[in-house]
Amino acid sequence: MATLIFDLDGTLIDSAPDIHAASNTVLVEEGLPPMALPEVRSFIGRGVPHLVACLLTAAGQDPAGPRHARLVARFTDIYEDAVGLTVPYPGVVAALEALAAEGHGLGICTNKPLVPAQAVLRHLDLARFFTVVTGGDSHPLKKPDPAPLLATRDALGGNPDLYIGDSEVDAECAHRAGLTFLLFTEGYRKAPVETLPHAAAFRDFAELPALVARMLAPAAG
Ligand SMILES: O=C(O)COP(=O)(O)O
Ligand SMILES: [Mg+2]
Repeated sequence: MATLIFDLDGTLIDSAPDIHAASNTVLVEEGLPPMALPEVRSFIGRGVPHLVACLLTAAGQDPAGPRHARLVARFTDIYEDAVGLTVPYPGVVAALEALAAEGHGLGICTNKPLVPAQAVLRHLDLARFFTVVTGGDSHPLKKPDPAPLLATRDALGGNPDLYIGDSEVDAECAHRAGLTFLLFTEGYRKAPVETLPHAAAFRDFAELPALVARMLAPAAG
């Protein structure tokens, strides 16, 4: 049995519309102008404090000023129910069903805080697949520090292990943790695919079960 750990935002789920809506709620409440979806999407991947700092910078405000803590608190409050605009990427449910049926241990390591991560997994009926879910606030350090990914791997206990994610942060994290990285190319990545360290890339979750089997074949042999 292998251990397969997934990133969440931009990998299993397209959550940018909910994150965009929550961002605009907090901006407008502060008297700041709302932002377009692609701009907010480009801020996703390093957790809520980073996202809020990016929102403030883009709005011409001090990202380290007193507004930051207030907006993080308000965003976090809204985030816990921000599930209605989020959908799994096509083929995700079938791929998870196939991988679970093969007996692999499945986990999540995301920079999204744990409560909204669990809420959206429940809302989309995805929670049933995962034995371990590590959020961006589950450990003192967030990805790309390898600690949360290694803790997720240790909690799952399988071997060999793969990390599957969509971003620069995930690629760096897997590299630093020494896990084989599979890149989903259709998420929130900003850099070109070839600049990210990865063992393999895929653009459709229908490809993932066969790709995982190929990646595990040498180790199994
Ligand atoms: O919340 C974020 O900033 C990103 O979350 P992710 O780690 O699931 O991509
Ligand atoms: Mg991601």
